[in-house]
Amino acid sequence: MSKKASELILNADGSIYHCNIRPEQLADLVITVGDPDRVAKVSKYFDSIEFQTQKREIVTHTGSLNGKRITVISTGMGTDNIDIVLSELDALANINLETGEENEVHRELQFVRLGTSGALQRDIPVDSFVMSTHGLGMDGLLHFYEDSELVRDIEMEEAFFEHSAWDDAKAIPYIVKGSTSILETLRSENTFEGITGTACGFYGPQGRHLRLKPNPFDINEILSSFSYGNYRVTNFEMETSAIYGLSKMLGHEALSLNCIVANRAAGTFSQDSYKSVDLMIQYALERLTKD
Ligand SMILES: O=P(O)(O)O[C@H]1O[C@H](CO)[C@@H](O)[C@H]1O
Ligand SMILES: O=c1cc[nH]c(=O)[nH]1
Repeated sequence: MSKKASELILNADGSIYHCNIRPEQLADLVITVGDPDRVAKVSKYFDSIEFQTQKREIVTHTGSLNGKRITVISTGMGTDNIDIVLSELDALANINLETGEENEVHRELQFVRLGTSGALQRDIPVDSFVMSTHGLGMDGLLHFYEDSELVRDIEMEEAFFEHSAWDDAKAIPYIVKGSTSILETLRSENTFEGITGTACGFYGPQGRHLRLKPNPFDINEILSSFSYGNYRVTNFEMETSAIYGLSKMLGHEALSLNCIVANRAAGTFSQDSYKSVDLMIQYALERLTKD
């Protein structure tokens, strides 16, 4: 099925609308970060950089490290931006931009998010690294796509509804598992693992009380006391559930690794979060590019 100009939008140079990238400028291994300034903090470790662009908060560098081609791209904050970046990168990989037809051969991308996050468990200290076994989305994005139940963990979702007595004025939470193979690549004695809660905001939706009272006030306790099999909810951030959901629906692999900058149970914040994020970047690049 070909696409209308209003659906698959290209810039004058043939690049895709928001990301500003052409298909040949995208590597199969894609590192996503929220912060546009973090892109250069990743690519400074590359052996070479072949392509750089920026549009709005979406900064992209493509280069190579240890013989592996990598694209690093900033998404900005929130799952609304993930909808844009994942949809456009998948279009670059799997749609012929001239005809609008889906390519006959599927090109699989690997997405690795290198983000920052708040721990919900007291025993996960600031400056540690957490890998998301699952994304628990409270943002509602996946429900705007047909057949999302095919990639969601419906049993775990049901257990969470029962546990949380979820308020039906809010988006219904959804749960999607991350890539086991990338998780194994990144796993070590330096990493924690668990379910990551993806919130649709940083303050009320993550139980922060400045002038407005969050509802429910105890959202952090509701999440931190949920467990399912060997899994517990470890941390809060704002992108993972949508990355996992869209990746799986589009036939890609995705894993989220987050540096813990805040511990919500202990009420602490990292003394030097930029240094810890840099250590996470070096750790991930080494594991992703060395055999
Ligand atoms: O540091 P990044 O990757 O942006 O991730 C986290 O930081 C932002 C909030 O401060 C949100 O995007 C959250 O997910
Ligand atoms: O507490 C935190 C820290 C970083 N990012 C978040 O979304 N929450």
